[in-house]
Amino acid sequence: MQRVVVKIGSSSLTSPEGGLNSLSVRFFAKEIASLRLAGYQVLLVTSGAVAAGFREMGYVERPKQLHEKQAAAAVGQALLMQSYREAFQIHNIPAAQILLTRTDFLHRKRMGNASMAVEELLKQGVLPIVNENDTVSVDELKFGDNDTLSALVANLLKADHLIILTDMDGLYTSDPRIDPSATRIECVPEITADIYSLAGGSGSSVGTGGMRSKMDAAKIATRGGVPVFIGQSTEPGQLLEAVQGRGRGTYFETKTTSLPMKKQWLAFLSTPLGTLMVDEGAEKALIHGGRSLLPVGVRSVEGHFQSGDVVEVISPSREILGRGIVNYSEQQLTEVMGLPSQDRMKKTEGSHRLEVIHRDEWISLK
Ligand SMILES: Nc1ncnc2c1ncn2[C@@H]1O[C@H](COP(=O)(O)OP(=O)(O)O)[C@@H](O)[C@H]1O
Ligand SMILES: N[C@@H](CCC(=O)OP(=O)(O)O)C(=O)O
Repeated sequence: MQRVVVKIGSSSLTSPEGGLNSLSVRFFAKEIASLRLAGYQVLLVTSGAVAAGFREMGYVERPKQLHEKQAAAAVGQALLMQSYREAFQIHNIPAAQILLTRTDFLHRKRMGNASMAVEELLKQGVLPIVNENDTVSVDELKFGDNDTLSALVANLLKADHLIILTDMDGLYTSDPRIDPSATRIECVPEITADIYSLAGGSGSSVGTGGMRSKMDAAKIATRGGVPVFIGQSTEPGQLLEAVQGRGRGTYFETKTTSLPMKKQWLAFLSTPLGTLMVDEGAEKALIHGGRSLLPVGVRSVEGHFQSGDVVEVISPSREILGRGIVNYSEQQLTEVMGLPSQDRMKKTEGSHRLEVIHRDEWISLK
């Protein structure tokens, strides 16, 4: 059975003045019910807690301060779930609430627990409805928008499709709200820097990440082996069409199969504490040769790190090549960088692993 993660943004569920649009919630519930009837297993990632709750809190617009957003989400999340539960009940679909934070993804055990619970819900035919736990999340550790969250959930649960629904029918050559001559891009085989640069911020007063955060999400998911659709579903049947490759939006292809959890953490959740600039030979070895990084290929070192920390690796043209777990402290590496392996052995008396970054602890981000 194919597994689909559907993400619905605030802009599709709420009105600009705040408050839930229960007709929209009912519409999406029907769309999801049709998807399930067509034989797909569905998980829903939904935004809208802050937008649904701020008016009841007495705010005239979507709040900007953290404590106000936390409070609005506490009110709005209950309204959101109530509305979904009522809407799914019409189709006899039981729904469950799952609230996650970015920190949860940093702990393998917590992630294991969450995915076991989700698997059980799916097995029993319950629809998991995921949102960020906004009331306990602090700004520095927040997803903020739910695009990234939906991509990580899709990767974690090895989904076959990630469908990001928004108020725009796909990625355009520039923000169509600003540029009426913008045209839609139907298919993106690879998210290059040029494609990324087309995406702008949010055009609505309730959404947060805009197309840029959707592009980040598409990068994460496609890198993890999950193909992505970004677009609209406003007419009955369009969600199913989106999953079947006939949707109104943009498709992002993937060339890889699923990425192990450790590499996902390294690529998308870890915080690099330093930067290593490598030479062209090392760049080739890392990107095309699938090899480890050796001291001889390191040109310069920045940051403060110890052995075991995560560092970012950049090319001579300052392009980010990837991330890895480094086997040297910044001080040790400064002493041995540029040295051929034999000289390096003499210098550290063989007390070290030779590789600066072992290929098993490396993820390419190119
Ligand atoms: N290149 C682009 N193509 C399409 N939309 C874009 C582009 N750049 C920016 N946007 C904006 O992104 C918005 C969708 O993101 P957002 O407001 O965060 O919605 P959501 O709440 O669904 O996540 C669109 O309404 C649009 O104004
Ligand atoms: N977790 C937040 C998501 C905030 C948000 O606006 O996200 P999005 O609409 O996906 O850009 C909420 O439920 O309000």
